[in-house]
Amino acid sequence: MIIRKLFRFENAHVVRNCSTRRCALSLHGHSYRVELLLTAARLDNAGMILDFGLLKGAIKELIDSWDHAACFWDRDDPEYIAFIQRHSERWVSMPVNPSAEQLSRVFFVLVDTVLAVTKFGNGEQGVTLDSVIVHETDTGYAQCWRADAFDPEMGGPIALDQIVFSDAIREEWSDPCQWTKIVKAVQDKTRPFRNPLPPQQVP
Ligand SMILES: Nc1nc2c(c(=O)[nH]1)N=C([C@H](O)[C@H](O)COP(=O)(O)OP(=O)(O)OP(=O)(O)O)CN2
Repeated sequence: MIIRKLFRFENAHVVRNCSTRRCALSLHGHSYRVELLLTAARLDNAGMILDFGLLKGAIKELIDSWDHAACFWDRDDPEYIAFIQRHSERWVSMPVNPSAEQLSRVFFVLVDTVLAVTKFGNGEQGVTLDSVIVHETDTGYAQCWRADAFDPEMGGPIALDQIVFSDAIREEWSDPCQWTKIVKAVQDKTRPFRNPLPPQQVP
């Protein structure tokens, strides 16, 4: 079975090397919609794969980092990067070009990582990220599966510590150090993040 949760944000970018001139050479924005598709073969104590509400903590906060922000490829022209950092306090630096395809890979890695360091407390079993869909416009989207996300041949690997959030973005998180803590938990192979337990259990 699959569940789907939708997130939205407004973001600006330039996608280098693409054939569409407007896209490659002009800073422009999109109203993105991101769909997370999660799968499991068993349901939790509430008859759910995973409570939708549990996706509104660190995962929502991290995806929302792209909202009203500019994102750029860390290999873009240093002058352009410096310009963005000077004129937009919200920016995200990524190790890949910000196409819909690469954004879907970035969100896959990011969400998969948060799930990997989270302890579930309501009988959730084998909750797995199936795929991530990034709608760049009403008419165009990219869908990323696990094999795409972790394939370095898809335009380069996505190392967690190469996704960099500006200070202004981190200051808006409930814990400004959350991404550093998540990256460390992955390195230490620990699961320090615990989902809140349900308020009551019917036997
Ligand atoms: N495969 C991809 N192709 C394009 C991407 C992309 O991320 N992946 N991105 C762009 C641009 O960002 C562009 O702004 C979006 O292109 P397009 O869909 O052509 O946008 P329109 O608003 O013109 O779409 P219509 O609905 O057809 O009017 C380019 N290509």
